[in-house]
Amino acid sequence: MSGYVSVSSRIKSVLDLQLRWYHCTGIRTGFTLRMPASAHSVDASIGTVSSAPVGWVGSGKRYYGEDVKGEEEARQFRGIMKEIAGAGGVSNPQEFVPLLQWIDHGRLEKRLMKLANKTDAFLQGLIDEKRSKEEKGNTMIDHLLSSQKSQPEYYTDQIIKGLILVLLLAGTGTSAVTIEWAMSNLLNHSQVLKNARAELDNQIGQEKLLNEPDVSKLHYLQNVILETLRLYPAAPLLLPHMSSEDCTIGGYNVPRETMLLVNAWAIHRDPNIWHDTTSFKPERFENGESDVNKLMPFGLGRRACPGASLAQRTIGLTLGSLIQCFEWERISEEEVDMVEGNGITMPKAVALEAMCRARPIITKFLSMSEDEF
Ligand code: HEM
Repeated sequence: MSGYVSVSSRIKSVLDLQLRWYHCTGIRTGFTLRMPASAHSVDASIGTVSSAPVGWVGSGKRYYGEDVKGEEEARQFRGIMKEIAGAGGVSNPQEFVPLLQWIDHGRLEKRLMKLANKTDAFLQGLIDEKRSKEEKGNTMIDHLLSSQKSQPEYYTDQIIKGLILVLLLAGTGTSAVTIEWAMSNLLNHSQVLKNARAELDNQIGQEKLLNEPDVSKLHYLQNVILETLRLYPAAPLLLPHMSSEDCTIGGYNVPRETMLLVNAWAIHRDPNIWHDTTSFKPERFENGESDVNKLMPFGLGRRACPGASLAQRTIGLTLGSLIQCFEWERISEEEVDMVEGNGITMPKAVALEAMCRARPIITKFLSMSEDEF
Protein backbone atom coordinates (compact mmCIF):
# COMPACT_ATOMS: atom_id res chain seq x y z
CA MET A 1 0.00 0.00 0.00
CA SER A 2 2.95 2.29 0.48
CA GLY A 3 4.19 4.53 -2.27
CA TYR A 4 0.87 5.91 -3.33
CA VAL A 5 0.76 9.24 -1.57
CA SER A 6 2.96 11.27 0.69
CA VAL A 7 1.97 11.58 4.34
CA SER A 8 1.50 15.34 4.11
CA SER A 9 -0.84 15.11 1.15
CA ARG A 10 -2.84 12.47 3.05
CA ILE A 11 -3.26 14.70 6.07
CA LYS A 12 -4.27 17.64 3.89
CA SER A 13 -7.08 15.63 2.42
CA VAL A 14 -8.38 14.16 5.66
CA LEU A 15 -10.53 17.11 6.66
CA ASP A 16 -12.03 17.22 3.24
CA LEU A 17 -12.82 13.51 3.46
CA GLN A 18 -14.44 13.69 6.85
CA LEU A 19 -16.74 16.53 6.01
CA ARG A 20 -18.11 15.40 2.74
CA TRP A 21 -20.15 12.62 1.29
CA TYR A 22 -18.55 11.25 -1.82
CA HIS A 23 -20.24 9.70 -4.75
CA CYS A 24 -19.26 6.11 -5.60
CA THR A 25 -19.98 4.25 -8.77
CA GLY A 26 -20.08 0.49 -8.68
CA ILE A 27 -18.59 -0.21 -12.04
CA ARG A 28 -18.09 -3.81 -13.07
CA THR A 29 -14.58 -3.73 -11.68
CA GLY A 30 -15.76 -3.10 -8.13
CA PHE A 31 -16.15 0.16 -6.32
CA THR A 32 -14.54 3.34 -7.45
CA LEU A 33 -14.59 6.39 -5.26
CA ARG A 34 -15.15 9.52 -7.29
CA MET A 35 -13.50 12.42 -5.52
CA PRO A 36 -12.60 15.96 -6.45
CA ALA A 37 -9.10 16.61 -7.76
CA SER A 38 -8.00 18.02 -4.39
CA ALA A 39 -8.50 14.61 -2.81
CA HIS A 40 -7.08 12.62 -5.69
CA SER A 41 -4.09 11.34 -3.75
CA VAL A 42 -6.40 10.00 -1.05
CA ASP A 43 -8.44 8.30 -3.72
CA ALA A 44 -5.40 6.30 -4.74
CA SER A 45 -4.65 4.98 -1.29
CA ILE A 46 -8.24 4.19 -0.43
CA GLY A 47 -8.70 2.50 -3.76
CA THR A 48 -6.36 -0.24 -2.59
CA VAL A 49 -8.57 -0.93 0.39
CA SER A 50 -11.86 -0.84 -1.35
CA SER A 51 -11.65 -1.89 -4.93
CA ALA A 52 -11.91 -5.45 -6.17
CA PRO A 53 -8.73 -6.76 -7.71
CA VAL A 54 -9.76 -6.83 -11.37
CA GLY A 55 -7.17 -5.35 -13.66
CA TRP A 56 -4.03 -6.35 -11.84
CA VAL A 57 -3.56 -9.33 -14.18
CA GLY A 58 -0.85 -10.83 -11.99
CA SER A 59 1.65 -8.51 -13.64
CA GLY A 60 1.37 -5.60 -11.21
CA LYS A 61 -0.30 -3.38 -13.80
CA ARG A 62 -3.59 -1.60 -13.31
CA TYR A 63 -5.86 -1.49 -16.33
CA TYR A 64 -9.01 -0.07 -14.72
CA GLY A 65 -9.70 3.00 -12.62
CA GLU A 66 -8.23 6.45 -12.67
CA ASP A 67 -4.54 5.80 -12.06
CA VAL A 68 -3.87 3.72 -15.17
CA LYS A 69 -0.43 3.92 -16.71
CA GLY A 70 -0.06 2.90 -20.37
CA GLU A 71 -3.52 3.75 -21.62
CA GLU A 72 -3.11 1.97 -24.98
CA GLU A 73 -2.23 -1.36 -23.34
CA ALA A 74 -5.05 -0.90 -20.81
CA ARG A 75 -7.52 -0.17 -23.61
CA GLN A 76 -6.42 -3.32 -25.42
CA PHE A 77 -6.84 -5.40 -22.26
CA ARG A 78 -10.27 -3.98 -21.47
CA GLY A 79 -11.33 -4.68 -25.06
CA ILE A 80 -10.23 -8.33 -24.77
CA MET A 81 -12.01 -8.78 -21.42
CA LYS A 82 -15.19 -7.27 -22.81
CA GLU A 83 -15.09 -9.58 -25.83
CA ILE A 84 -14.46 -12.65 -23.65
CA ALA A 85 -17.34 -11.75 -21.32
CA GLY A 86 -19.62 -11.24 -24.32
CA ALA A 87 -18.55 -14.48 -26.01
CA GLY A 88 -19.03 -16.45 -22.77
CA GLY A 89 -22.68 -15.48 -22.55
CA VAL A 90 -23.85 -16.22 -26.10
CA SER A 91 -25.70 -19.37 -27.08
CA ASN A 92 -24.41 -21.19 -30.12
CA PRO A 93 -27.18 -22.21 -32.55
CA GLN A 94 -24.81 -24.80 -34.08
CA GLU A 95 -25.11 -26.85 -30.89
CA PHE A 96 -28.87 -27.16 -31.42
CA VAL A 97 -28.88 -27.47 -35.24
CA PRO A 98 -25.66 -29.27 -36.24
CA LEU A 99 -26.35 -28.58 -39.93
CA LEU A 100 -25.46 -24.93 -39.29
CA GLN A 101 -21.85 -26.02 -38.72
CA TRP A 102 -21.50 -26.59 -42.44
CA ILE A 103 -22.46 -23.08 -43.33
CA ASP A 104 -20.56 -21.63 -40.35
CA HIS A 105 -23.63 -19.73 -39.19
CA GLY A 106 -22.71 -16.68 -37.14
CA ARG A 107 -18.99 -17.39 -37.65
CA LEU A 108 -18.79 -17.95 -33.87
CA GLU A 109 -15.94 -20.43 -34.07
CA LYS A 110 -13.85 -18.14 -36.26
CA ARG A 111 -14.51 -15.20 -33.94
CA LEU A 112 -13.53 -17.28 -30.92
CA MET A 113 -10.29 -18.44 -32.59
CA LYS A 114 -9.42 -14.84 -33.37
CA LEU A 115 -10.16 -13.80 -29.81
CA ALA A 116 -8.09 -16.71 -28.43
CA ASN A 117 -5.10 -15.70 -30.58
CA LYS A 118 -5.42 -12.06 -29.54
CA THR A 119 -5.63 -13.01 -25.84
CA ASP A 120 -2.69 -15.39 -26.16
CA ALA A 121 -0.53 -12.73 -27.81
CA PHE A 122 -1.42 -10.19 -25.12
CA LEU A 123 -0.57 -12.52 -22.24
CA GLN A 124 2.62 -13.69 -23.97
CA GLY A 125 3.61 -10.02 -24.23
CA LEU A 126 3.24 -9.63 -20.44
CA ILE A 127 5.35 -12.73 -19.80
CA ASP A 128 8.06 -11.67 -22.27
CA GLU A 129 8.18 -8.19 -20.75
CA LYS A 130 8.74 -9.64 -17.26
CA ARG A 131 11.27 -12.14 -18.55
CA SER A 132 13.34 -9.41 -20.19
CA LYS A 133 13.63 -7.38 -16.97
CA GLU A 134 16.81 -7.73 -14.92
CA GLU A 135 15.14 -6.96 -11.63
CA LYS A 136 12.57 -9.50 -10.42
CA GLY A 137 9.35 -8.14 -8.99
CA ASN A 138 6.78 -9.58 -6.60
CA THR A 139 3.99 -10.26 -9.06
CA MET A 140 2.29 -13.54 -9.90
CA ILE A 141 4.10 -13.70 -13.26
CA ASP A 142 7.49 -13.11 -11.60
CA HIS A 143 6.86 -16.01 -9.22
CA LEU A 144 5.62 -18.31 -11.97
CA LEU A 145 8.68 -17.47 -14.09
CA SER A 146 10.95 -18.37 -11.22
CA SER A 147 9.07 -21.70 -10.86
CA GLN A 148 9.64 -22.14 -14.59
CA LYS A 149 13.37 -22.09 -13.95
CA SER A 150 13.18 -24.91 -11.38
CA GLN A 151 10.39 -26.93 -13.08
CA PRO A 152 10.48 -25.98 -16.78
CA GLU A 153 8.58 -29.07 -17.90
CA TYR A 154 5.51 -28.06 -15.84
CA TYR A 155 5.60 -24.26 -15.72
CA THR A 156 5.57 -23.68 -19.46
CA ASP A 157 4.46 -20.31 -20.86
CA GLN A 158 1.22 -22.01 -21.86
CA ILE A 159 0.50 -23.03 -18.24
CA ILE A 160 1.38 -19.55 -16.97
CA LYS A 161 -0.98 -17.95 -19.48
CA GLY A 162 -3.71 -20.40 -18.42
CA LEU A 163 -3.25 -19.55 -14.74
CA ILE A 164 -3.47 -15.83 -15.41
CA LEU A 165 -6.65 -16.33 -17.41
CA VAL A 166 -8.22 -18.49 -14.70
CA LEU A 167 -7.58 -15.82 -12.10
CA LEU A 168 -8.98 -13.15 -14.36
CA LEU A 169 -12.01 -14.91 -15.73
CA ALA A 170 -13.04 -17.15 -12.85
CA GLY A 171 -11.72 -15.19 -9.92
CA THR A 172 -12.15 -11.47 -10.22
CA GLY A 173 -15.42 -10.71 -12.01
CA THR A 174 -17.32 -13.15 -9.78
CA SER A 175 -15.95 -11.58 -6.59
CA ALA A 176 -16.41 -7.98 -7.82
CA VAL A 177 -20.01 -8.60 -8.82
CA THR A 178 -20.74 -10.25 -5.44
CA ILE A 179 -19.35 -7.22 -3.57
CA GLU A 180 -21.56 -4.94 -5.66
CA TRP A 181 -24.67 -7.07 -4.94
CA ALA A 182 -23.77 -7.24 -1.23
CA MET A 183 -23.35 -3.48 -0.93
CA SER A 184 -26.62 -2.92 -2.82
CA ASN A 185 -28.40 -5.22 -0.37
CA LEU A 186 -26.87 -3.43 2.60
CA LEU A 187 -28.01 -0.05 1.27
CA ASN A 188 -31.56 -1.35 0.92
CA HIS A 189 -31.50 -2.90 4.44
CA SER A 190 -30.20 -0.21 6.77
CA GLN A 191 -30.60 -2.36 9.91
CA VAL A 192 -28.42 -5.10 8.38
CA LEU A 193 -25.79 -2.48 7.53
CA LYS A 194 -25.96 -1.17 11.13
CA ASN A 195 -25.55 -4.71 12.50
CA ALA A 196 -22.55 -5.36 10.25
CA ARG A 197 -20.97 -2.06 11.31
CA ALA A 198 -21.62 -2.80 15.00
CA GLU A 199 -19.92 -6.17 14.64
CA LEU A 200 -16.89 -4.56 13.01
CA ASP A 201 -16.75 -1.87 15.71
CA ASN A 202 -16.97 -4.49 18.49
CA GLN A 203 -14.50 -6.94 17.02
CA ILE A 204 -11.98 -4.67 15.27
CA GLY A 205 -12.75 -1.08 16.29
CA GLN A 206 -11.45 2.09 14.66
CA GLU A 207 -7.83 1.85 15.74
CA LYS A 208 -6.55 -0.71 13.27
CA LEU A 209 -7.52 -1.63 9.75
CA LEU A 210 -9.34 -4.89 9.16
CA ASN A 211 -6.94 -7.66 8.23
CA GLU A 212 -7.53 -10.92 6.42
CA PRO A 213 -7.27 -13.18 9.53
CA ASP A 214 -9.87 -10.97 11.30
CA VAL A 215 -12.54 -11.92 8.76
CA SER A 216 -13.12 -15.32 10.43
CA LYS A 217 -14.30 -13.48 13.59
CA LEU A 218 -16.95 -11.56 11.66
CA HIS A 219 -19.81 -14.07 11.61
CA TYR A 220 -22.53 -11.57 10.79
CA LEU A 221 -20.53 -10.19 7.84
CA GLN A 222 -20.00 -13.72 6.57
CA ASN A 223 -23.74 -14.32 6.78
CA VAL A 224 -24.31 -11.13 4.76
CA ILE A 225 -22.06 -12.61 2.08
CA LEU A 226 -23.82 -16.00 2.19
CA GLU A 227 -27.22 -14.34 1.90
CA THR A 228 -25.94 -12.30 -1.06
CA LEU A 229 -24.64 -15.45 -2.74
CA ARG A 230 -27.99 -17.14 -2.10
CA LEU A 231 -30.10 -14.45 -3.76
CA TYR A 232 -27.57 -13.24 -6.32
CA PRO A 233 -25.17 -16.11 -7.13
CA ALA A 234 -22.46 -14.73 -9.44
CA ALA A 235 -22.70 -17.85 -11.63
CA PRO A 236 -26.48 -18.46 -11.54
CA LEU A 237 -26.34 -21.52 -13.82
CA LEU A 238 -22.94 -22.68 -12.47
CA LEU A 239 -20.85 -23.90 -15.43
CA PRO A 240 -22.20 -26.27 -18.08
CA HIS A 241 -21.65 -29.96 -17.29
CA MET A 242 -22.07 -32.96 -19.59
CA SER A 243 -23.64 -36.31 -18.72
CA SER A 244 -20.97 -39.00 -19.00
CA GLU A 245 -23.63 -41.77 -19.20
CA ASP A 246 -27.35 -42.07 -19.98
CA CYS A 247 -29.14 -41.07 -16.79
CA THR A 248 -32.46 -39.94 -15.31
CA ILE A 249 -32.76 -36.58 -13.58
CA GLY A 250 -36.02 -35.56 -11.92
CA GLY A 251 -37.89 -38.11 -14.04
CA TYR A 252 -36.36 -36.96 -17.34
CA ASN A 253 -34.23 -39.34 -19.39
CA VAL A 254 -30.99 -37.62 -20.23
CA PRO A 255 -28.84 -39.23 -22.94
CA ARG A 256 -25.09 -39.42 -22.59
CA GLU A 257 -23.14 -36.29 -23.63
CA THR A 258 -26.02 -33.87 -23.05
CA MET A 259 -25.14 -30.41 -21.79
CA LEU A 260 -26.64 -29.92 -18.32
CA LEU A 261 -27.12 -26.60 -16.56
CA VAL A 262 -27.91 -26.43 -12.84
CA ASN A 263 -30.12 -23.46 -12.00
CA ALA A 264 -28.60 -22.53 -8.64
CA TRP A 265 -30.44 -19.19 -8.73
CA ALA A 266 -33.83 -20.96 -8.75
CA ILE A 267 -32.78 -23.58 -6.18
CA HIS A 268 -31.65 -20.80 -3.84
CA ARG A 269 -35.13 -19.26 -4.06
CA ASP A 270 -37.16 -22.48 -3.87
CA PRO A 271 -39.92 -22.00 -1.24
CA ASN A 272 -39.80 -25.74 -0.50
CA ILE A 273 -36.24 -25.29 0.74
CA TRP A 274 -36.11 -21.76 2.12
CA HIS A 275 -38.36 -19.84 4.46
CA ASP A 276 -39.38 -16.32 3.34
CA THR A 277 -37.32 -17.02 0.28
CA THR A 278 -36.99 -13.65 -1.45
CA SER A 279 -36.22 -11.61 1.70
CA PHE A 280 -32.63 -10.59 2.42
CA LYS A 281 -32.05 -12.05 5.91
CA PRO A 282 -28.44 -12.84 6.88
CA GLU A 283 -29.84 -14.06 10.24
CA ARG A 284 -31.17 -17.19 8.56
CA PHE A 285 -27.61 -18.59 8.64
CA GLU A 286 -27.23 -18.09 12.38
CA ASN A 287 -28.86 -21.44 13.12
CA GLY A 288 -25.86 -23.55 12.34
CA GLU A 289 -24.68 -25.47 9.33
CA SER A 290 -27.98 -26.79 7.99
CA ASP A 291 -28.89 -23.72 5.93
CA VAL A 292 -25.31 -23.17 4.69
CA ASN A 293 -25.30 -26.70 3.31
CA LYS A 294 -28.32 -25.92 1.15
CA LEU A 295 -26.32 -23.30 -0.77
CA MET A 296 -24.45 -24.06 -3.98
CA PRO A 297 -23.09 -20.75 -5.40
CA PHE A 298 -19.73 -22.46 -5.95
CA GLY A 299 -21.17 -25.69 -7.38
CA LEU A 300 -20.78 -29.04 -5.65
CA GLY A 301 -18.60 -32.10 -5.96
CA ARG A 302 -15.33 -32.68 -7.76
CA ARG A 303 -15.67 -29.79 -10.19
CA ALA A 304 -16.85 -27.28 -7.58
CA CYS A 305 -15.08 -23.92 -7.52
CA PRO A 306 -11.52 -24.31 -6.19
CA GLY A 307 -11.45 -20.58 -5.37
CA ALA A 308 -14.47 -20.66 -3.01
CA SER A 309 -12.54 -20.13 0.16
CA LEU A 310 -10.27 -17.48 -1.40
CA ALA A 311 -13.37 -15.70 -2.71
CA GLN A 312 -15.07 -15.68 0.69
CA ARG A 313 -11.96 -14.23 2.29
CA THR A 314 -11.34 -11.52 -0.30
CA ILE A 315 -15.02 -10.54 -0.41
CA GLY A 316 -15.11 -10.49 3.41
CA LEU A 317 -11.97 -8.38 3.59
CA THR A 318 -13.12 -5.92 0.92
CA LEU A 319 -16.70 -5.56 2.11
CA GLY A 320 -15.58 -5.41 5.75
CA SER A 321 -13.03 -2.68 4.92
CA LEU A 322 -15.67 -0.67 3.07
CA ILE A 323 -17.96 -0.81 6.12
CA GLN A 324 -15.18 -0.19 8.62
CA CYS A 325 -13.77 2.82 6.76
CA PHE A 326 -16.92 4.53 5.45
CA GLU A 327 -20.48 5.37 6.29
CA TRP A 328 -22.70 4.43 3.38
CA GLU A 329 -25.95 5.87 2.10
CA ARG A 330 -28.12 5.60 -0.98
CA ILE A 331 -27.95 8.49 -3.43
CA SER A 332 -31.69 9.12 -2.99
CA GLU A 333 -34.71 7.93 -1.03
CA GLU A 334 -35.34 5.40 -3.76
CA GLU A 335 -34.20 1.83 -3.11
CA VAL A 336 -31.19 0.58 -5.05
CA ASP A 337 -32.37 -1.14 -8.22
CA MET A 338 -31.86 -4.91 -7.79
CA VAL A 339 -32.71 -6.04 -11.33
CA GLU A 340 -30.31 -8.59 -12.76
CA GLY A 341 -28.57 -7.95 -16.06
CA ASN A 342 -27.33 -10.48 -18.60
CA GLY A 343 -23.88 -11.99 -18.61
CA ILE A 344 -21.99 -15.08 -17.64
CA THR A 345 -21.33 -13.64 -14.19
CA MET A 346 -24.67 -12.13 -13.22
CA PRO A 347 -24.21 -8.33 -13.20
CA LYS A 348 -26.59 -5.71 -11.87
CA ALA A 349 -28.66 -4.27 -14.72
CA VAL A 350 -27.97 -0.80 -13.30
CA ALA A 351 -24.52 -0.30 -11.78
CA LEU A 352 -24.59 0.65 -8.12
CA GLU A 353 -24.14 4.28 -7.18
CA ALA A 354 -23.80 5.18 -3.52
CA MET A 355 -22.66 7.92 -1.17
CA CYS A 356 -19.87 7.37 1.31
CA ARG A 357 -18.26 9.42 4.06
CA ALA A 358 -15.00 8.64 5.83
CA ARG A 359 -15.12 7.22 9.37
CA PRO A 360 -12.50 8.11 12.04
CA ILE A 361 -10.19 5.25 11.09
CA ILE A 362 -9.48 7.03 7.82
CA THR A 363 -7.93 9.93 9.75
CA LYS A 364 -5.64 7.53 11.54
CA PHE A 365 -4.89 5.53 8.43
CA LEU A 366 -4.01 8.55 6.33
CA SER A 367 -1.84 10.16 8.97
CA MET A 368 0.30 7.05 9.47
CA SER A 369 3.81 7.08 8.08
CA GLU A 370 4.40 4.71 5.18
CA ASP A 371 6.53 2.41 7.37
CA GLU A 372 3.58 1.86 9.69
CA PHE A 373 1.40 0.22 7.02
C1 HEM B 1 -17.92 -15.14 -5.55
C2 HEM B 1 -16.91 -15.70 -6.16
C3 HEM B 1 -17.00 -16.97 -6.98
C4 HEM B 1 -18.09 -17.69 -7.38
C5 HEM B 1 -19.57 -17.39 -7.08
C6 HEM B 1 -17.61 -18.81 -8.14
C7 HEM B 1 -18.43 -19.79 -8.69
C8 HEM B 1 -17.97 -20.85 -9.43
C9 HEM B 1 -18.81 -21.86 -10.01
C10 HEM B 1 -20.33 -21.92 -9.87
C11 HEM B 1 -18.02 -22.72 -10.67
C12 HEM B 1 -18.48 -23.95 -11.47
C13 HEM B 1 -18.74 -25.12 -10.56
C14 HEM B 1 -19.37 -26.24 -11.31
O1 HEM B 1 -18.94 -26.53 -12.44
O2 HEM B 1 -20.33 -26.81 -10.83
C15 HEM B 1 -16.66 -22.26 -10.55
C16 HEM B 1 -15.57 -22.86 -11.12
C17 HEM B 1 -14.28 -22.41 -11.01
N1 HEM B 1 -13.85 -21.34 -10.26
FE1 HEM B 1 -15.01 -20.12 -9.15
N2 HEM B 1 -16.25 -18.75 -8.21
C18 HEM B 1 -15.82 -17.65 -7.52
C19 HEM B 1 -14.51 -17.24 -7.32
C20 HEM B 1 -13.39 -17.90 -7.80
C21 HEM B 1 -12.02 -17.54 -7.51
C22 HEM B 1 -11.60 -16.40 -6.58
C23 HEM B 1 -11.22 -18.40 -8.23
C24 HEM B 1 -9.73 -18.50 -8.32
C25 HEM B 1 -8.91 -17.59 -7.95
C26 HEM B 1 -12.09 -19.31 -8.95
C27 HEM B 1 -11.66 -20.31 -9.79
C28 HEM B 1 -12.48 -21.23 -10.41
C29 HEM B 1 -12.02 -22.28 -11.32
C30 HEM B 1 -10.58 -22.52 -11.75
C31 HEM B 1 -13.14 -23.02 -11.69
C32 HEM B 1 -13.19 -24.22 -12.62
C33 HEM B 1 -13.08 -25.51 -11.80
C34 HEM B 1 -13.25 -26.76 -12.65
O3 HEM B 1 -13.82 -26.71 -13.73
O4 HEM B 1 -12.81 -27.83 -12.20
N3 HEM B 1 -13.40 -18.98 -8.66
N4 HEM B 1 -16.65 -21.11 -9.77
